[in-house]
Amino acid sequence: MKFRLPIFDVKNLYFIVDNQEILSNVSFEIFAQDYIAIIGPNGGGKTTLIRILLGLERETKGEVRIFGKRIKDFKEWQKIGYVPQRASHVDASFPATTEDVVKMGRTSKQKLFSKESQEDKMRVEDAMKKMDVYHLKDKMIGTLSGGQRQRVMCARALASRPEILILDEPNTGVDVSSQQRFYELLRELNTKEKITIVFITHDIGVIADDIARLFTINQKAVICNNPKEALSCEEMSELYGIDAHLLHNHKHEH
Ligand SMILES: Nc1ncnc2c1ncn2[C@@H]1O[C@H](COP(=O)(O)OP(=O)(O)OP(=O)(O)O)[C@@H](O)[C@H]1O
Repeated sequence: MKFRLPIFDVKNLYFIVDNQEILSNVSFEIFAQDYIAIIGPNGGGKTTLIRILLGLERETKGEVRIFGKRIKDFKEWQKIGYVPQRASHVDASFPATTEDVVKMGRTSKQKLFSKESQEDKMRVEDAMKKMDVYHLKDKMIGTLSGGQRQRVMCARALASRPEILILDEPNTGVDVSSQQRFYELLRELNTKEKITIVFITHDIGVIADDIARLFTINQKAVICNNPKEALSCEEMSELYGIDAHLLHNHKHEH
């Protein structure tokens, strides 16, 4: 097998608070162009895991490497795009257009008080087009639908041209047709733009046919490289509270 350096290399990771193991002995690798869904019950530690990968929480024990470097030595955070949970919930009167919000994704690249460069403009336009929100560029963010706002937040994360995009429950409160459209766009980013995608979701029914790998997190992690097989597994259902029958039936609807 050809050697590939993982983007994330996590070994024997623990996150312990007040003697309680939130994450316990979690190990996995994420490679370039992976397309991974993270599932698991509420409070299972999914968000905590992502926050550790982003350097926002510190692991208690174990090792996390990003592009081969230990987290404390890693500096190239622009390579990682992040769309946090509930990012698209904004106040209706928030005084910014779609374009303004997407531009915020370039700020770390701009020197403070310096003018926007041609490249900045190009990247912002490109990110809006990729997430199908370019036609909304002059609209105030607060006037957009939940599904449109969620695509804007994703475009903001894309504006820094990340190699990997991490999304925490991007579809909370969004209707089913917008969810499907969103997952199609994510899949295109993965296949056409070669961006690695990792997302936490509760919409397992919607994505079951499409994902390449599945991580199930409930204090411990189960990594499945063949999600279709895993999703019909009774043991997984019992251990992780996931309705395997529902997933199995969903597969046969097609
Ligand atoms: N810094 C912290 N201090 C104390 N408790 C924490 C901390 N970080 C996470 N936890 C606890 O860890 C548990 C896991 O939370 P987490 O948000 O990671 O779960 P989750 O799987 O993302 O849940 P959900 O699906 O509901 O979003 C929760 O009980 C949470 O309160």
